Amino acid sequence: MSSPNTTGAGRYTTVFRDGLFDGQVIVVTGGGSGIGRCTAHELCRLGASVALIGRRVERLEAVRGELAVHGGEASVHACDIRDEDAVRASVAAVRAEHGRIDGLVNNAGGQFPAPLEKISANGWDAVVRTNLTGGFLMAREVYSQQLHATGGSIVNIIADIWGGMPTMGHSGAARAGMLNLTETAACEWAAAGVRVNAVAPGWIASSGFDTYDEAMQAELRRLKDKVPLGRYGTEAEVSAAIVFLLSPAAAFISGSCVRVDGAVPNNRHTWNGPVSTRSVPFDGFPLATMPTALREYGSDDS
Ligand SMILES: CCCCCCCCC/C=C/C(=O)SCCNC(=O)CCNC(=O)[C@H](O)C(C)(C)COP(=O)(O)OP(=O)(O)OC[C@H]1O[C@@H](n2cnc3c(N)ncnc32)[C@H](O)[C@@H]1OP(=O)(O)O
Ligand SMILES: NC(=O)C1=CN([C@@H]2O[C@H](COP(=O)(O)OP(=O)(O)OC[C@H]3O[C@@H](n4cnc5c(N)ncnc54)[C@H](OP(=O)(O)O)[C@@H]3O)[C@@H](O)[C@H]2O)C=CC1
Repeated sequence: MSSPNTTGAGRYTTVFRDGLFDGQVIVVTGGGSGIGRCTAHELCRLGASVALIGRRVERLEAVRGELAVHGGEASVHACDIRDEDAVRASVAAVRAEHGRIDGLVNNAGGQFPAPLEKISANGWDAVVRTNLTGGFLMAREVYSQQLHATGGSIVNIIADIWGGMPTMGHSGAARAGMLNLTETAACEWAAAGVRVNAVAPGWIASSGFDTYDEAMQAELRRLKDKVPLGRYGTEAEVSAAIVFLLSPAAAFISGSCVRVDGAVPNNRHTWNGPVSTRSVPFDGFPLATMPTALREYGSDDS
């Protein structure tokens, strides 16, 4: 399998049809790295313009530069999604620059590993505001400023929270809240023609892994043996689920959550069967766009 060439001569490889998002404007939070960056590439490949939101403007600008190589149009908006005024202003800026918004990928997020008893109130707040409040603010503003009038689609990125999220309890609680928010918004905003869904990535070999220290990374390498499909997921596989939910193929899907996790939550402790002895790739997809993470965690058979 080859890596999608996002910076060189090749265009992003996608299983979706050309022009699927022609003329659309999609906001991607956390678009400066990892899953958000990959999603921005795929959406631009399919004809969308993207608005990239994140705290570090230089990373957003770098992605805008990558997209421009193949004619992709992107705007850059430095914004901490926990800051209500900044979110309001950023969404207004997207509308001012692009004239419309058709969709939101609520992807920005993250956390630090810690047992519950070691999490300070500030640490809890920082993570809950990042993974729940920020997503709510983004969705509320995109809906209020645009989608209530025109319809559209929102995809909220959560995590593998099923049965708890040991060592990341603050994040698990916040993401569970985001799932419930997804379900509520799917009802409240349906009459306006707005669909709201979630994608729950499992262990994805993305730049996100690089934020963890060596002990955690060693633990993650060990955990690969718990994945029934025998490998980590790739950014591209998460992006494909996001793109599907944004697309007309999902026109009757709202309030749902698509798990992209190689069946990890189904690997029950009462089951002693083997996980796959080889990684099980889907050949149609390109591999993730962060070669550092790929080399280290081995999304391929190596
Ligand atoms: C094992 C198997 C698992 C197996 C499970 C593994 C599954 C992995 C699946 C998930 C993968 C991903 O999400 S990958 C994506 C990863 N990407 C990210 O996490 C990027 C975004 N993250 C962040 O920005 C930060 O983590 C986050 C804390 C949310 C926000 O940062 P801020 O700069 O706003 O926060 P700060 O001001 O630095 O700190 C606020 C408070 O949080 C505390 N805090 C911050 N980092 C801390 C830390 N490492 N340890 C303790 N406490 C910490 C500080 O001490 C402060 O509390 P006081 O000291 O009391 O004031
Ligand atoms: N990789 C994995 O295995 C999994 C990832 N996820 C989730 O998927 C999403 C993408 O993760 P991934 O690409 O792997 O990791 P990254 O760390 O590469 O991506 C996180 C992105 O969110 C942005 N971000 C974080 N906090 C804020 C904030 N307060 N305001 C604005 N932007 C913010 C970051 O940019 P900046 O720092 O510049 O603001 C960064 O671009 C995250 O929500 C992550 O938690 C869930 C499960 C598993």
